[in-house]
Parts: sequence; structure tokens; C-alpha cells
Amino acid sequence: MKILSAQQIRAADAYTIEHEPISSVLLMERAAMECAGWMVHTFGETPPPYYIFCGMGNNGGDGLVIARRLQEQGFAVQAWLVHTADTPSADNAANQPYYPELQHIREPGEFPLLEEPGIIVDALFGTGLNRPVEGWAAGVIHKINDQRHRHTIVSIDMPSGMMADEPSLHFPCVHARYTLTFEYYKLAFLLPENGERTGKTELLKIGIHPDYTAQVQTEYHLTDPETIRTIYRPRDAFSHKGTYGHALMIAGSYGKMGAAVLATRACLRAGAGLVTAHIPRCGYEIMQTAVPEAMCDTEESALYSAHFDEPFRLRQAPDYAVVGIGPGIGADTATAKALERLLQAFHKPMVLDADALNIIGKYPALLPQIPKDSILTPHPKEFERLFGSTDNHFERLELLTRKACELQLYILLKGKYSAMACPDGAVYFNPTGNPGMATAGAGDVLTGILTGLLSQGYTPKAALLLGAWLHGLAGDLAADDLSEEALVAEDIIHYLGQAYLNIKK
Ligand SMILES: NC(=O)C1=CN([C@@H]2O[C@H](COP(=O)(O)OP(=O)(O)OC[C@H]3O[C@@H](n4cnc5c(N)ncnc54)[C@H](OP(=O)(O)O)[C@@H]3O)[C@@H](O)[C@H]2O)[C@@H](O)CC1
Ligand SMILES: Nc1ncnc2c1ncn2[C@@H]1O[C@H](COP(=O)(O)OP(=O)(O)O)[C@@H](O)[C@H]1O
Ligand SMILES: [K+]
Repeated sequence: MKILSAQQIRAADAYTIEHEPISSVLLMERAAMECAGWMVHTFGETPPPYYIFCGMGNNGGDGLVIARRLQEQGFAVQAWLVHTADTPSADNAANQPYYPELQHIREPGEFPLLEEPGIIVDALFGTGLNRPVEGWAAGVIHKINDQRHRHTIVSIDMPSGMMADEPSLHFPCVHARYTLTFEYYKLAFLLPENGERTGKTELLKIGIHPDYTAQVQTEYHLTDPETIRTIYRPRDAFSHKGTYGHALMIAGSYGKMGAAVLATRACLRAGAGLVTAHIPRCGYEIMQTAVPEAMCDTEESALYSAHFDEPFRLRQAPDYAVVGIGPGIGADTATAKALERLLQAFHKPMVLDADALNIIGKYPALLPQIPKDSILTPHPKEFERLFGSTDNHFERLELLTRKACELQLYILLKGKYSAMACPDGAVYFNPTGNPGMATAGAGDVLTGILTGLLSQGYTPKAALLLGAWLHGLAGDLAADDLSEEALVAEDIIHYLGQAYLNIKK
């Protein structure tokens, strides 16, 4: 699903108006009707009162239509026009006469007392916002936010005060419980700095012309079930374990064998044909007991350079379909040396996570040695160690994209809506997953899944999009049954099968 800029969204509206064709006032009617429908569906037939705050632009116009529609259906509605400009937009003005009970706010002192707990509809500003809201209009936003513990705030299209494609963290902005956004997700919603203010996002289709969406170019995408279904490849009936590759998982150290077990198990569950776990000897029994399906390749303590110096193993490494490296390996000098040797010996796309990334952060000369098209999966702290810090999440996204292009790597920056930057500059956001996955080892499972998918012959891009989706979906299915709080990393592996079945539906 494409993510468009505010400017592209305006062009989409204009294209629809011209080519459907439809008048802009009717397009507004359609958008507002979707919002009113969502509210009736969500808040029921006997909801608390609706308090609707409208600005002077088309976002305010939506608010006026929502007010009329809800009132026509017999709901208790009060609506205010907040005079943030001298003149309303044409479609805003056209709708005012159809809601004669409209009240007016021309200064903050006129903000009403909302006694009965209700639903505040925020239709002050949408994608037309082009600067921070200041003065008394900012005061209105603060007054709305002051009410947020007594009332449910629903923002129309965008929380008022937020910019769609620029940083606006320090601007006055409505803190919504729900944001009903039209046709496309806005980039701002997908960045952590805006998460709290956006609340739960609901995408409402308002009939934007499909030809516009099909031809418009954008670097930003949100992965959706349709994309995932086209990536997923059913197994060939005559296939055998050799078809699905032999993966090498380099993970674990004394006290961190859990990371190795989780990554190895997830690699198998994701569908690798064979998996060898490269672990320290102290973890041999643990691994053989916990994951009997895996083979073990052990050494004296943790990883150390001598291991990769051995001609036998140097010859062996390239024979694996894929290598996953990092979970729990530690970041001491000997391990760093071992990683360097591995990078010299293995030239196919690999998966690098956790301590492998921390080592590279310490020795940046290793970065250009990573095989082209490999997948890096840093969490925000690891990302910062690798590439430095930024002032805001828009800048971080830019840095992520630039590094993926420069280094010709796939980089997955973890979080809610993990951002996956590709070597061609495209960025995909993953929508599956939940806060229950903020638990030790969830990232090790992701490393295992990605390694398992590469092992089966998925291209790095396909493995990345499918792997992130499956990982989050398995977490969602686990949380549905077990709660977010009680979810542990092992559950994600356990529900991976359900996640596969779900995408085949
Ligand atoms: N087009 C369509 O067919 C459809 C559009 N739809 C709806 O339209 C919304 C976009 O509407 P919009 O473009 O009128 O802008 P909107 O967000 O209402 O208001 C901003 C206005 O205020 C102004 N302004 C900007 N910043 C400011 C500030 N800080 N403080 C004070 N004023 C400020 C700025 O004017 P300026 O002052 O810059 O001249 C601008 O005109 C969109 O989000 C969706 O809800 C739907 O109905 C679907 C069909
Ligand atoms: N709030 C959240 N919503 C969605 N996914 C999340 C959330 N919190 C964490 N995750 C996912 O869980 C994983 C956590 O990885 P990581 O921080 O590396 O954990 P660990 O190092 O303990 O294995 C990432 O894939 C991340 O995207
Ligand atoms: K709004």
C-alpha cells in the first residue's frame, strides 16, 4: 500500500474530482459519510454526545458534514466553527448553511464547558496544515487535550497540529484516541515520535480514483496482505529438504544460550531444510536438547578468530545457503575478528543482528565488507551505534534510507511499524506486531525467521517483507490467545505455523 505526501494527496483528490468525475463538495460528503458511519458502528446506537470542533478549511468542512449526518440520524450533536482564518474554504462555506445550529469560537474564552462525557471530533486541521498552530488556535488545541481523560477524542484525517510528512513533535497537536484517515496512511503516523498523538489509526476508503494510486510514484509503502500473498511461495510437492537450504546460525555464548536456541528454532520453524547452530561448547547439550532438529558445530568457548582460521571451516562456510549471525555472541575482540573472517569467506546475502551489529558499530571498516543485499536488523540503539544519532525520526528515516542505498543492504529498523529500507531507496513499513513483543528474545526470533526464509531461496527483499510480517502476525495471534503481557519470545515461534496458515487463507 502506497504512502503519499500531503501534496500527492491533494493531487489524488484533484485527479478524482476531474476523472471520476465528482464535485469536491460531494467528495467531502463521501469522506464525512465514511467517518459518521465508522462512529455509529464504533460508538453504537446510543452514544454519548458528540462535540465537533471544525476549522476553516476542508478538514473543518468534513466536520460540518459529520455533524449534519449524525444529527440527521438522531444523535446528540453540538458543533463549533473555530475561526482560525478570516474566510472559510469554499466547501466549508458551502456546508455551513446545512448545519444551522453551528456555534462559533473566536477566542479561547469561548471554548465551551463540555459537561457530559462524550466524543470530541477534532476537525480543525488536516493535510493542509503548513506551519505550527500558534496563538489562540493553539490554545483551543490545548483545551481539547485537557479534556482527553473525560472524553474520547477522534481526529479526522490527521490529529490537528501534526504535519503529514515533516517533523512536528514540538508543535501544539491534538492527542487523539482514534485517527480516521482518508485513503492513505500518512508517513507521520508510522514514526514513533507521533505514535502517542495519533492513537489508533483507522483507514477509511473514500473512493480516490484507482488510476491515480496505480501510477503515482512513492518511496514509502506499508506492507499489506495482498503484497504478502504475492510473495509467499507454496512448497513444491516433489521438494526435499535440500530444496530449502542449509542455514548456519552463529549465535549464543555462556549465559546467552537462550538467544541461540530461539534463533535456531525460529529458523527451522520458518522452513529451512537443515540448520546448523554454531555455538560455544558450553551450549552443546542445551542446544541438542532444546532443538534436536538442529545440528551443532561447537568450539571451546565463545566465538574466536582461530575458529574461522581453520581451513576446514573456511571452506565450509561458503557451502551454507545462508548465514545468520549475532544473537548473544558477545562483542569482544576475538569475536570481532571472527566476524571479519566470516565476511571475507562468505559472499552471499546474510542476516546480521544484535552483537554482530554492535561489533560493526565498533569497527565501521567492516560495514563495506558485508555481502551486498544482506539484511541488517538493528533496534534503535543498535542503529544509533552503527550510523549515529539524529534529531528526530524523519531524519532517522532519511539516514536509514541513505545507508541502505550507499551500502547496498537491506536494513530493518525495529519497532512498531518496523521500517525496512531497500538498496533501491524504497522503504516498507510493517504493520503487524504488538507491544507484547517488546520482550527479551523477540528480535532473536526475527533473525531466525529471516535466515530460514533466505535459506529456502526467497530473495532478500521477499524474505525481509514476509519475515517481518510473519513475525508480527505470529506475535499478534499469540497475544490474542495469551495477552500481550504474558507473551514471551518462544510464543512467537509457537504461533509461526498459525501465521503461515493465516496468509494462505
Ligand atoms: N480536497 C478534497 O476534495 C477533500 C479533502 N478532504 C479534507 O480536506 C483536508 C485538507 O483541507 P485543506 O487543504 O483545506 O486544509 P485543512 O487541513 O482543512 O486546513 C488548513 C487550512 O488552514 C490554513 N492553515 C495551515 N496551517 C495553519 C496554521 N498553523 N494555523 C492556522 N491556519 C493554518 C491553511 O491556509 P493558509 O492559512 O495557509 O492560507 C489551510 O487552508 C483533508 O485533511 C481532509 O480532511 C476530504 O474532505 C476529502 C476530500
Ligand atoms: N510495540 C511493538 N509493536 C510491534 N512490534 C514490536 C513492538 N515492540 C517490539 N516489537 C518487535 O519485537 C522485536 C524486538 O526486537 P529486539 O529489540 O531486538 O529484541 P531482543 O534483542 O530482546 O531480541 C522487533 O522485531 C520489534 O519490531
Ligand atoms: K483533524
